Amino acid sequence: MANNHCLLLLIVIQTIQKMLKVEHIGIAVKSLKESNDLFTKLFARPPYKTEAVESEGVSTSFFQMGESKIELLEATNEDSAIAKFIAKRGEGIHHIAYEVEDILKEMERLSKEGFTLLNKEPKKGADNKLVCFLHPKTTNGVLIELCQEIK
Ligand SMILES: CC[C@@H](C(=O)O)C(=O)SCCNC(=O)CCNC(=O)[C@H](O)C(C)(C)COP(=O)(O)OP(=O)(O)OC[C@H]1O[C@@H](n2cnc3c(N)ncnc32)[C@H](O)[C@@H]1OP(=O)(O)O
Ligand SMILES: [Co+2]
Repeated sequence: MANNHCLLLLIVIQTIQKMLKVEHIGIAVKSLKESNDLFTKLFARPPYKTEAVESEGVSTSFFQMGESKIELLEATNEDSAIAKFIAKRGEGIHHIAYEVEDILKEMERLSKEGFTLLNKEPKKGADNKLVCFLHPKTTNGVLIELCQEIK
């Protein structure tokens, strides 16, 4: 019986360790400057950083929200995922990002579970992270980003 409890505890710990927390929520905006002003009023504090990620065609800013963050994203070119999203759906929540401890392991696990990975190798994201996206068609219409801190 004691052994069964230990095994159960180990499984629970391993499951919790896979997706640690909501790292950030990504919001697609038309103007980073206007939205920075708006969210600064809303949260009563300014973004702690802004960063352009050329490979994704975005400019971003980050607001700390407890252990998580709000990431605002403005498109910097018309091929950007953010430009396409806004053209189709307008401004709003674009993705939810989970922090993971080992992105390669998580990518392998989720791929085996049948989720479609949008990049086969982790890529460099904003705020010192390696990232990978899951296709929203395989996740109930929600774009999921995995991110691992680069140490
Ligand atoms: C700053 C770096 C990084 C970070 O560190 O945090 C970021 O957050 S970058 C964020 C921007 N980058 C990405 O989103 C990369 C991953 N996204 C993609 O590869 C594509 O956007 C996509 C999800 C594969 C869609 O691309 P595509 O198929 O070319 O666009 P369509 O407009 O044709 O969409 C097809 C289909 O998917 C629906 N869709 C698109 N985006 C989303 C979304 N964010 N959430 C939910 N659903 C989405 C879109 O509406 C279409 O659906 P149907 O109309 O029903 O076919
Ligand atoms: Co993001």
